Amino acid sequence: MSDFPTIALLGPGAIGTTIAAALHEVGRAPVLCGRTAHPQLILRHDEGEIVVPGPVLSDPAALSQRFDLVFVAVKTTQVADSASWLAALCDENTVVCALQNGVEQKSQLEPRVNGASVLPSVVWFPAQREPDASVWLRAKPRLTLPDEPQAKRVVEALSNTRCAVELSADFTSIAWRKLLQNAVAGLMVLANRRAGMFSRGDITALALAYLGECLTVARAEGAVLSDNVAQDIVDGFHRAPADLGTSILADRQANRPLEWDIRNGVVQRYGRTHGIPTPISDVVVPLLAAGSEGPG
Ligand SMILES: NC(=O)C1=CN([C@@H]2O[C@H](COP(=O)(O)OP(=O)(O)OC[C@H]3O[C@@H](n4cnc5c(N)ncnc54)[C@H](OP(=O)(O)O)[C@@H]3O)[C@@H](O)[C@H]2O)C=CC1
Ligand SMILES: CC(C)(CO)C(=O)C(=O)O
Repeated sequence: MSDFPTIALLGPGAIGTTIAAALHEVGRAPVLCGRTAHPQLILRHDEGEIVVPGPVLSDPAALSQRFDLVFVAVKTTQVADSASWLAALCDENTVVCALQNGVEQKSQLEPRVNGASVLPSVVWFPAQREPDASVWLRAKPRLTLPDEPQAKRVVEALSNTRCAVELSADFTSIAWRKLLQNAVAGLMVLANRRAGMFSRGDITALALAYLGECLTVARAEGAVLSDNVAQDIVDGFHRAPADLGTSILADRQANRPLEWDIRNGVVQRYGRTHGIPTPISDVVVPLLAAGSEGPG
């Protein structure tokens, strides 16, 4: 294998476009695979824009090779529909880097990737898809990966790009820290409001109570997180621009299926496994599920 692996990217939406643009800027453009045959990808950032030339392939039959590294940036709700792509892109030598929220990427992807190694990641940056399909990058791109041998391929691929990559020896704790942030962001869907809503005292109190519940479950799952984490997350929402959304709110507002199960349902499910009461999840989760799937 040459220094840089052959790279494909599945799901050129908000996060996928950001990673594709970071790779394209340094001459390592990935093969783009998606649902819609966009002619190009456009990333807008603070200093300008990056245009990643297409094509975005929309038929897995067009592929004639497997790849060393596959970034997966479809929503977790879209993994089942992406099965033929995953089968065409991966073999046992592939590293699949999941650019997805949640703590269950490995178990969701592993059955579909022909024996490839699945590497979860924590995606820290917000990116927003605009109505013209361009993407607005709203912070510096940054990923955390578990410190395991397969991560080397991702570190090399993203070296000297605008996307920083950190390795963590305690990925479980980092992933649950991010999950807590995502779980509480789900309240934005129920209020149909962006981050500014956390400046309300009643929402701050609800968020802290919900985060306390999530933290108990996270610790039961092995995450080592301090008592301050709930306040730190709420402080982060207080500091955020009032118009900052979250990907699950964007999906709700576009009437698309929601990642409610991997962001919120997971706390309730794991709470049940450990015998931990989850009274706030028991209200939040059915409302998000019904918002996603109806009926009505
Ligand atoms: N956006 C954000 O700020 C953040 C998102 N995340 C997580 O990253 C993951 C990706 O989110 P995000 O980038 O926002 O998602 P988007 O909805 O913006 O992008 C999903 C992409 O996948 C494509 N796609 C959908 N179905 C298929 C399919 N069957 N085959 C091939 N391609 C398909 C979509 O195509 P089409 O163009 O047709 O819609 C789109 O390009 C999620 O797990 C999310 O929770 C994590 C941190 C921040
Ligand atoms: C914006 C961010 C990073 C935190 O809520 C996110 O994970 C999302 O939008 O899904």
